[in-house]
Amino acid sequence: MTPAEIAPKDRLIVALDLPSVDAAEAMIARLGDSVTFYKIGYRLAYAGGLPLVAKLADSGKKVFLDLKLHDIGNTVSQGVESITRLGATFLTVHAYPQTMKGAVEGRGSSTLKILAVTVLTSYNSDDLHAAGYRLGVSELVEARAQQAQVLGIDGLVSSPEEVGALRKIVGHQMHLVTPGIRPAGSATGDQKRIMTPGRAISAGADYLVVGRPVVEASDPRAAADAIQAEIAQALA
Ligand SMILES: O=c1ccn([C@@H]2O[C@H](COP(=O)(O)O)[C@@H](O)[C@H]2O)c(=O)[nH]1
Repeated sequence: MTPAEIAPKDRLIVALDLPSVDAAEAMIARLGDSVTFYKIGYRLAYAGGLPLVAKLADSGKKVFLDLKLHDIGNTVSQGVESITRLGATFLTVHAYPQTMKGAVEGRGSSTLKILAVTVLTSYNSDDLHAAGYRLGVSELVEARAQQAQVLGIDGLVSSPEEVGALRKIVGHQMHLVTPGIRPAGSATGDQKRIMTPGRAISAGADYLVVGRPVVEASDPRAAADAIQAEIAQALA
């Protein structure tokens, strides 16, 4: 699917960062037809949430499994091969060459799309240097995007700040998926590279990942509807 073919409503991915399957199912019910795409990450996956992947897929929703795998290539490959049977649309791995190569091997010809996490959106260049990296955020994101493209990765996770530069590198062949989304006035939390939904779409992001601004809102459905409206306006 090219970016132009993605339905506006499918561009919002709500992160189900909730403590239990019951809490996640209650949130899904509250959000109803406002949300078509959900992300399952550490919190829910380690609280018994993996069976929810098939359940959501069977109900017509899409699932982004955000497990951010990183291990020796053989282990990543075998893990991804198991994950191909769960019914997810997207799976994340960290953008290290051996990891990405293993993930592409494990994905094989299945419909699962592998997204490489370039640099976490809670990091700035000082954080990278403190972790021992020589490159700053934009240089590392771009270097990893080039490696991901060569290795056959399907998409990239970055902040919306890097999307313009990434498009020039990967064109429209890869999905650009952006967390670090904050509607105007919402709390930043631990995110450091952020943008509003409308600005992220205008910058060229294909998908926006939003967690706390929706699931911790007093009215999650109203929060999701407001983001959907901002996305639609930016695309109009
Ligand atoms: O670079 C990354 C990669 C993944 N995430 C995940 O996205 C959501 C964002 O949640 P918010 O509450 O909207 O901050 C969360 O599940 C992260 O694990 C990311 O933020 N940055």
